[in-house]
Amino acid sequence: MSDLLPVAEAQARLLAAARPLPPETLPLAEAIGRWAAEPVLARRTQPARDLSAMDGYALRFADLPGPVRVIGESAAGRPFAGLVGAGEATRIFTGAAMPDGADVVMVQEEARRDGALLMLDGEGPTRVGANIRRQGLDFHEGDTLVAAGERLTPARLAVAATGGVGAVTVRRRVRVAIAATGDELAEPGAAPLPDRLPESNRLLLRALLSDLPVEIVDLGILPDRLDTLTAAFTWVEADVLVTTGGASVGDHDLVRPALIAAGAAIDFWRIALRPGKPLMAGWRRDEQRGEMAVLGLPGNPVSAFVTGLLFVKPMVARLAGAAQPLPTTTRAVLGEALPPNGPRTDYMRAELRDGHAYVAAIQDSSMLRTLARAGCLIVREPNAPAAERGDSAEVLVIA
Ligand SMILES: Nc1nc2c(c(=O)[nH]1)N[C@H]1C(S)=C(S)[C@@H](COP(=O)(O)OP(=O)(O)OC[C@H]3O[C@@H](n4cnc5c(N)ncnc54)[C@H](O)[C@@H]3O)O[C@H]1N2
Ligand code: MOO
Repeated sequence: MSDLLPVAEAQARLLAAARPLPPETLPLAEAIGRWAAEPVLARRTQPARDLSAMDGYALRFADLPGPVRVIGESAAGRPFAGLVGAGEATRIFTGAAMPDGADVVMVQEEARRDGALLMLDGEGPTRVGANIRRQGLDFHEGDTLVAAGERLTPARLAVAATGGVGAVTVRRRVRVAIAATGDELAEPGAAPLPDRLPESNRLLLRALLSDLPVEIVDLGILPDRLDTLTAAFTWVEADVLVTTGGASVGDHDLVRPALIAAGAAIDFWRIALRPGKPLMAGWRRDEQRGEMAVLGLPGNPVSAFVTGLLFVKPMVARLAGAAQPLPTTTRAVLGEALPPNGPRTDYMRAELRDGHAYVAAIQDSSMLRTLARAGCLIVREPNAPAAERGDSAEVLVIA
């Protein structure tokens, strides 16, 4: 068992061999959730000039507390054309350009106005420059707003738009083919039969990938037959092929021989992970059709979920151009003690309440209800010693 490939090594090996897909340039609104393939550079300075941060009056600090004379108005998009001289002010609104000559904004709540005459009526601004957003406060033309390999999150799309950028270069959508295998499986929703199990892994994986830029090819439920599996794996055209089931060592576990018969080279099979040990990974490389990554997930639904999180999602994200495709963990306090861990990295289903993680009593990898209730997976390193209630633990938040 100790010669099983460690999880981090398996991930690194797979991701190192994955090359991001070809680029395409898209309008910002179509690039939501993609990864930038090139740095996104500001084409303008923000703010382009000094602006008021408040509604009030623009004047000279030295003239406070007044009285001063209001000689015009500066509104957002409609600047005041003249100069604010000594003893003068303009009405000004949030986002409007500061008129030349003025060096402070007095908020209107602290002003008293009588016709054209204006007086301070309150504490007032305490320094030159108060309530002014300086030119370039946010960024300057030429600044990198999004680095290559960073995801185009809502905030990054918004900053790109503010930077005067209309389109970004990203990687094309990842085509992911998903197949379930197993003679016992029935289409979900079909009338229950005694020896048939409703198939759930394709839905699970589709949902896991739903926040990534994918195009799903559903290969359906394939029977435990070498010829059928081989044909499906030979003809499928995708960037990633994900199978579930048939990955272990039983007589009906035919995914590996079928992949090999279909021309795929298996890079590794079986890793030091629980659940998910029988994971297999490789590539089908083809002169005409290019490269297809192959991930053979174990059939047990929780094993498929964990390997989906740790391998399928990162692989898809890497092909989509992510510089950091691996899931990030955080820490929680153990709500109860844990026994020492065995030789595989363990991902234990646990409920999260008040920052404490309460591990599920039975961790059998077939049990979806405990997965459905779990808010996190407690990550336990190989051979970790027993842990006490109150200890800090690494967790992967899943809900
Ligand atoms: N002698 C050994 N037996 C097993 C080993 C081993 O090392 N030696 N490993 C075990 C581990 S760990 C796992 S995990 C399973 C995984 O095996 P397979 O990938 O071959 O999965 P199957 O046998 O096809 O299915 C396992 C289980 O999951 C159900 N299943 C499969 N596909 C689906 C699906 N799409 N939707 C819902 N449920 C599914 C299937 O009916 C089985 O009950 O092997 C152990 N055995
Ligand atoms: O690795 Mo299996 O996935 O432990 O049940």
